[in-house]
Amino acid sequence: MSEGAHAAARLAVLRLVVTGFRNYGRAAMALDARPVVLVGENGAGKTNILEALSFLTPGRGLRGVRLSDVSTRDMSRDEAGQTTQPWGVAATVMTPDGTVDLGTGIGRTSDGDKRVVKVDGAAKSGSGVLGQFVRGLWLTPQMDRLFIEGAGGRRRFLDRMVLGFDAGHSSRVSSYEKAMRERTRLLAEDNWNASWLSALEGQMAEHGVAIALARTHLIGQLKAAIAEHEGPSDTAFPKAQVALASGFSDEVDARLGSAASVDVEDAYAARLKSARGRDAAAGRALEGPHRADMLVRHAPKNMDAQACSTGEQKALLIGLVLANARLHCASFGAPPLLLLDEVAAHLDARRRTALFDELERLGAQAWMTGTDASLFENLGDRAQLFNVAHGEITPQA
Ligand SMILES: Nc1ncnc2c1ncn2[C@@H]1O[C@H](COP(=O)(O)OP(=O)(O)OP(=O)(O)O)[C@@H](O)[C@H]1O
Repeated sequence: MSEGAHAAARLAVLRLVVTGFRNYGRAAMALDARPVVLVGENGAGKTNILEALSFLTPGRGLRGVRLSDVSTRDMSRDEAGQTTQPWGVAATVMTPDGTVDLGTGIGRTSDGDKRVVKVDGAAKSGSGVLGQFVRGLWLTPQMDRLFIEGAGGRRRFLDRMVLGFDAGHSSRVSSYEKAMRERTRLLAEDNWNASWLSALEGQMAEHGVAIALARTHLIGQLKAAIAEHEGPSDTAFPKAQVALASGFSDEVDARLGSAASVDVEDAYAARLKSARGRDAAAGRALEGPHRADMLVRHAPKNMDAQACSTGEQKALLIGLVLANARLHCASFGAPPLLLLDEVAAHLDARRRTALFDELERLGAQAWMTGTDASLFENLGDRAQLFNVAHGEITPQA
């Protein structure tokens, strides 16, 4: 990494090249640190660019797909069963510590087609290292029903927020789920292997309590970030009241708030043991962090988010993302990249202005998409605008 000429604490993509990625053969963009607006017709490839950027962070991107799914395919042919084609996303990124060249994708190696990750040209194993350089938050139209649909989506939303500050969280969640699945499988057998069950319940207790503590910590920080914020955007994006339903019984839940984690782990492991019969009958564990929910209320109206209007729900969601972005600023000295797909279309003029002002205040490089350039008029030269058509990107003069 080289020391950047830009002293401002920013996180921004300065160059982006995508190859063999969805509807892009090859596309390149030269950028500065301002927000980016991508305008084009439906199906032009705007969201695909946000997805490409999301692969600069650890994990499987904003659509959460298999890596082979994003390889460019000839959509007129049924290519089922064909081998994965290589694809790549390369970027020069300004970070508070200097600029860095990052690359990721599927590459041809002697071991076959594999995910490749490169930092300043050096190959790295696993995508986790990308998190040291790029942090991203995204909002997609698919998240519009977050408050209405099941708790699973809200748990994933919460866990992604936790992951932004605590890289170990995803392995905790997968270790917990693996132990839980194995316990459920054992409970379905006629003769229970009690010592194996106890070992699995010990693992569930260890990881489950760590998951709950990490979530509680994040919710506490988010609450503080929301409470402390006084800004012009407050009426546009009303303050949310956030809380966590932990998924544990009252007894374990109460201990989570106070006692040492070993004590809570013991209490949860004991409850799992005594619930074996009940869980076996149900075919699943009835208590634990896999049942947690993130509860959100519209604070000024004192109303559950679920009962709010569509626009109010969107405003609450944006308010949460902005509060999370402020937390990133406080922790890392710079805001994350914000990938806001079709965000302007859902907002009235007052809220659009408030959003653009807030992005400017944060100093965030937000990537926004829309079918209509007039939605972004208020931004003027505070943003850089690109036209997207048929997998080609051209800067607007
Ligand atoms: N693996 C792939 N290979 C080739 N093309 C793909 C692949 N996956 C998706 N596409 C194409 O990409 C286009 C969708 O791009 P994208 O979702 O970025 O559109 P968009 O500009 O965001 O549109 P909208 O305004 O409707 O949201 C579609 O035409 C789709 O057929």
